Amino acid sequence: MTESFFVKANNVSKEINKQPVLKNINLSLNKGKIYGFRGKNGSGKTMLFRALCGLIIPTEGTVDVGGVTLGKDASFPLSVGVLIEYPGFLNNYTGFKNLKMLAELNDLIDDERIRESIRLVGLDPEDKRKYRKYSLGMKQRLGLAQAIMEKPELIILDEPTNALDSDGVEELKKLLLDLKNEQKCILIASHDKEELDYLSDEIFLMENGKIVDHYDLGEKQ
Ligand SMILES: Nc1ncnc2c1ncn2[C@@H]1O[C@H](COP(=O)(O)OP(=O)(O)OP(=O)(O)O)[C@@H](O)[C@H]1O
Repeated sequence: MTESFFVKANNVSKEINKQPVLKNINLSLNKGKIYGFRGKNGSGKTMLFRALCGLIIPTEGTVDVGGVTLGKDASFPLSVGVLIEYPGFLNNYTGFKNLKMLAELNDLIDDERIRESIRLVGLDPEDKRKYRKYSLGMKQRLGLAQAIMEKPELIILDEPTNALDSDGVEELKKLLLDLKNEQKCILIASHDKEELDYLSDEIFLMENGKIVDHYDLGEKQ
């Protein structure tokens, strides 16, 4: 019998302008785990994340999330929260109002859940400051709040700590371990090896659009 995984990438390759950016990627990922992705600038981490959440369609191969093949059964995974670069928040709205507008798109999230998500990332839901007055770290925290507010099963975070101060990094680590215990499947790309090793159950090393190393960090808390 074949084991069933929550996320599967099957021989995924992607070419952009005839240049290969992903080469024959295979992944089998489970819920209740944190997967860390490392690699130099341009090694393909962001492209791989885009493919896993349906933002780009592979030139070859397939991505399955929760039993659904992206680009065939559905365009996007049914339940995914993504933080890739800075989300397109509106400058003249508060943090709450920005999330409220996004929440209204699918009608599943009430105001209390928005407030809870904002609190979970260490911001104040009653903060009346407009987004344009937010610091870089606050913007990153709001991006995280957006990624988790719908309680997605798959959480994909590209460099989630690069603008956070040390308190912010500690809070994020705790939040991610809590989400892991809630059986989420979490993928993180980071250049911080120590932080990634601390959080991750498994590490994938990328180079030149390929996964060149994969290791298990063993049982964690
Ligand atoms: N819009 C684009 N059009 C063409 N090529 C692109 C585009 N975006 C990225 N690439 C190329 O795809 C390759 C992989 O880039 P990617 O952004 O996935 O790397 P990364 O590992 O996330 O890097 P970083 O650590 O800098 O975030 C690079 O060679 C890059 O030049």
